Amino acid sequence: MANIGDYRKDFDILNSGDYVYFDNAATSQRPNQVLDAISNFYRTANANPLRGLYDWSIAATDMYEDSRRVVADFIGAATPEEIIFTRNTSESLNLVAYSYGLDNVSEGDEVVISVMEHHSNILPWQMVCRKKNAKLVYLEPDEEGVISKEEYESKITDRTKVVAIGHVSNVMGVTNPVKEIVAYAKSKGAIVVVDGAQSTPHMKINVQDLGADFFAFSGHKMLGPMGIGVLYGRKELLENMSPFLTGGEMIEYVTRTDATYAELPHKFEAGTVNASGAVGLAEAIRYLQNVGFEAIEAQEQKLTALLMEGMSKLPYIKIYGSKDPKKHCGIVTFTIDGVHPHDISSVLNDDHVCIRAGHHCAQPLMQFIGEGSTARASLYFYNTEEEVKIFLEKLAKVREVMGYGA
Ligand SMILES: Cc1ncc(COP(=O)(O)O)c(CN[C@@H]2CONC2=O)c1O
Repeated sequence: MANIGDYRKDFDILNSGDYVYFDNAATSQRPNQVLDAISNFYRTANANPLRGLYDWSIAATDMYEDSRRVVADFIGAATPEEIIFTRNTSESLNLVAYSYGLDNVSEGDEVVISVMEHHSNILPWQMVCRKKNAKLVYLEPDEEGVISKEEYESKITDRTKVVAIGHVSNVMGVTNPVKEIVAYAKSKGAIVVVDGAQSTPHMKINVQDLGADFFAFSGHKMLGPMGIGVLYGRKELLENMSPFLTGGEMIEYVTRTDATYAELPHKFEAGTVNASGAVGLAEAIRYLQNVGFEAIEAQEQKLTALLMEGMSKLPYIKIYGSKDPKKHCGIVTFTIDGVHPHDISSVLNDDHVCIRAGHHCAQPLMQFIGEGSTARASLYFYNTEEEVKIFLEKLAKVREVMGYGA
């Protein structure tokens, strides 16, 4: 059994200088195995997949569809046809809103989301409700970001057609009770879309166990390349949905006035697909499975505990979310009295420490917690205790650098 620290050698960027990368919730870094898999595709099987009748195109198609099978197994889909490759979580969530929401939400219906959602899981539903004259209902968490049973049972009703909920908040780090929300939503006749962008990199996902009707995530947050995302959808729902984007690859037959569409999953994959991205994502999945989510979770929880314990010694720092480091998924959002989050990030960057500052595409949540913006450190399994110590040492200097007393 490899030691968790043995994997860091695979990430050249992390070993190329003195940078401390604590912005993994925005995007992760990539191991050489993923970069080599992408390079290998272009060096040995690069052709436009799915339509060509020659060896390279057949090889590219095989690599693309093998990657789909890897993704389906990874998240417990019933069949690979339930896996749609998109560009990212944002596109996946828009696909559901446009192709399912507009056809199934009617005037007077309700769509339930939470105030903690990322804009990618708010704006598509604002669009649906505006176009269909339906009502958008917000679940509100407690101070630690927990959505209570009373809260979701009071707001998910017989008028609810869609519940769209983040699995893990990219600000609070809290894991929502998705399985319970799904069960209750189904008892009310609603379908559930789960935004898995911040959970899939950190924990074992089984979409059938969750009961999700749709599940979205991005390759770039889990060691994969940018530009490849996934939408899982229950086959019987996808089969009855209109295409989202139209054009090449996704048709059976086209006349001057009409067209019939390809079978799943190709109906939802218009144009030349991101075959190399899918191959890179499949390699990222194999890499994560080799590390193991138990080891990933243990390392993240150990580092988050060290981080929060050190930050708690600085009285001018406020941490958002749970006081329990085990309930942060590696995400620690904070403010420093008197210092704008952008200045926190800039001062830390002077010491080669990379964190995120801003609204994190979660402005309704910022309004809910009464902040315009916050700073956020987010860890992954390849970060180290030494990096946490460096972060804490540099963080303790920020106020001084900004002209405040220590
Ligand atoms: C919870 C959540 N949902 C959806 C998205 C959108 O993902 P894509 O950008 O891959 O479509 C993000 C991105 N997270 C942002 C991106 O940068 N920092 C963040 O926290 C997210 O954290």
